[in-house]
Amino acid sequence: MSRKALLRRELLAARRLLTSEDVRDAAAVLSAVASDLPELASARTVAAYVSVGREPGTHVLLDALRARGVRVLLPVLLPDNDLDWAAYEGPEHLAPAGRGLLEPVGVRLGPEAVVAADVVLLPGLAVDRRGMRLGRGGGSYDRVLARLAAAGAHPALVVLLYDDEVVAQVPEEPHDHPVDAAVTPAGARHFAPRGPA
Ligand SMILES: Nc1nc2c(c(=O)[nH]1)N(C=O)[C@@H](CNc1ccc(C(=O)N[C@@H](CCC(=O)O)C(=O)O)cc1)CN2
Ligand SMILES: Nc1ncnc2c1ncn2[C@@H]1O[C@H](COP(=O)(O)OP(=O)(O)OP(=O)(O)O)[C@@H](O)[C@H]1O
Repeated sequence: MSRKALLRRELLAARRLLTSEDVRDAAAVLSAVASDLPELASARTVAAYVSVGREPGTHVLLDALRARGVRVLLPVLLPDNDLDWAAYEGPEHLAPAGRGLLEPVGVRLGPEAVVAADVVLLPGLAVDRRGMRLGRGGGSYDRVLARLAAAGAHPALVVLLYDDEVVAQVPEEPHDHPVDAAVTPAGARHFAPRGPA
């Protein structure tokens, strides 16, 4: 098993130990911490995701952003693991989809829609002190980050995690792009921008 796969398995096992109360409490704090991020305060379009299971909860945050008039885009998983996007129009416009996901039922805007985002909130399992992120392994967000780079778009990239998921080092591959910040219940942490290679 690869180092990424091993670390993923460990982190998912730790999440399985969280109670629904742990998840609910963390989600409320996460929403408050995220809402204080300057990047989000000035954002007009935010690409986010709908948390499921023991993932750091986004529902409170999605509703807070929408209530402020922010345009929130949500991912729709395509058969090849790429992501399409649709606007968040409230919890009643989400429906169960494959892989235990909840997805928006509205008009699909196409995979390129994400380049309009001022902030992208990413799911993940861990991030290290350089901002390298470990995802679920589908490569969906790797493709989003590659698409943003190709379009010359530079939204703030923010991963939502639990406190102990900020780790010393995440195994890195050439296709990985670092994120700018991590939000955990303990607070927000910004990573240093990369210098020249
Ligand atoms: N909430 C959420 N939405 C998201 C992602 C995510 O990580 N979290 N994604 C990030 O890329 C994309 C979907 N990618 C996914 C890739 C793999 C699995 C997965 O392995 N699911 C398990 C069952 C779910 C579980 O209990 O963990 C499976 O199919 O066996 C799910 C989503 C887009 N939407
Ligand atoms: N730009 C890309 N286009 C297509 N596939 C890609 C791209 N970048 C990475 N991949 C592929 O996606 C797979 C998963 O990569 P990796 O293990 O780094 O996922 P991850 O970053 O943990 O997950 P995610 O991006 O879904 O959050 C790999 O097989 C990788 O080759």
